[in-house]
Amino acid sequence: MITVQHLTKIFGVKKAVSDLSFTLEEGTSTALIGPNGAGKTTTLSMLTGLLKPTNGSVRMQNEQDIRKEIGFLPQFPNFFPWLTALEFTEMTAKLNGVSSRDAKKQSERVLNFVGLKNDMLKKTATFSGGMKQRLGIAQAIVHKPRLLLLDEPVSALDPVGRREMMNLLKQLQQQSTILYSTHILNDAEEMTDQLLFLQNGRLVEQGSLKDIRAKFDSYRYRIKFSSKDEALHFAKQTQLPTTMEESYVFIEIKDNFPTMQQLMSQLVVLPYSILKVERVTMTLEEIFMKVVGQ
Ligand SMILES: Nc1ncnc2c1ncn2[C@@H]1O[C@H](COP(=O)(O)OP(=O)(O)OP(=O)(O)O)[C@@H](O)[C@H]1O
Repeated sequence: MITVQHLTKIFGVKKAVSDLSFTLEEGTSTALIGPNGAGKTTTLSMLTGLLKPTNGSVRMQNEQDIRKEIGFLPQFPNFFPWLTALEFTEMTAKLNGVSSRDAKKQSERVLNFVGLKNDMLKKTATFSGGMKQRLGIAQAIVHKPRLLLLDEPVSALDPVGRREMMNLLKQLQQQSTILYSTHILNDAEEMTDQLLFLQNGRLVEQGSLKDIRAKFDSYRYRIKFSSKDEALHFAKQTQLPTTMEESYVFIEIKDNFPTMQQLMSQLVVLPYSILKVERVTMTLEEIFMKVVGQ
């Protein structure tokens, strides 16, 4: 649906985005992942047309002016505080080419969809962070865009707000193509067809979660001790390479070593209460760290 080729942005001497190439297939959801300063906002700004690339191109299938087909939620949206949610959404609808006749109806529909039915006549100044983010989604979808670009849609929210937003995004995923940036990798793990790993403006890895897991994932044992002291004691005395996290000890499995049996034979002779031993995969965050070599 959208093809990005060799996209590059240089600010003065700073190469914020360097030679990015990827495609977004119709109806899929893609997570743009990277730490602070990786180039996520710069990339999204170039896709929206707000920022001119220094080099490279962004092409949308069957479309002359891609901006009409894009809905955008900026990282720090500016909702005019003196407007009500309905007025703000209507204004955005009109700016995006919706006729005055339809703007109100469409605004009411999307505000209802994002769960602001009972708040649409309130001034945005009175909105909480979670309500503002939902309003941000409403203004992004009011003109029925084919592509949704969302800059850190969940990062600033508390766990409850994040859950609500993720549920909303999952519903949107069924009807649009989504590209969203995040540095909260658990969220990306939950909702994504494609992952783009950005580091220092470069795309260091891309693919489906399944493919990236197949390439980088490794299995580990996770042993839960009843205290941190016991975990530490075990980690010190075993010959196996370990990492620790609170009362957990992790042991990477390489070439099928150690087997569960080999591990258990070491554990059963210990004078500790071991609460759990299991074979686990890496989290997306750990895979990302592995990909970027940290
Ligand atoms: N207008 C600008 N002028 C100069 N440098 C800029 C400008 N905008 C961004 N940069 C630099 O480009 C790099 C990428 O910034 P960008 O905001 O795209 O990163 P990001 O991944 O979105 O980070 P964050 O997660 O903190 O929002 C950073 O080093 C930033 O300082």
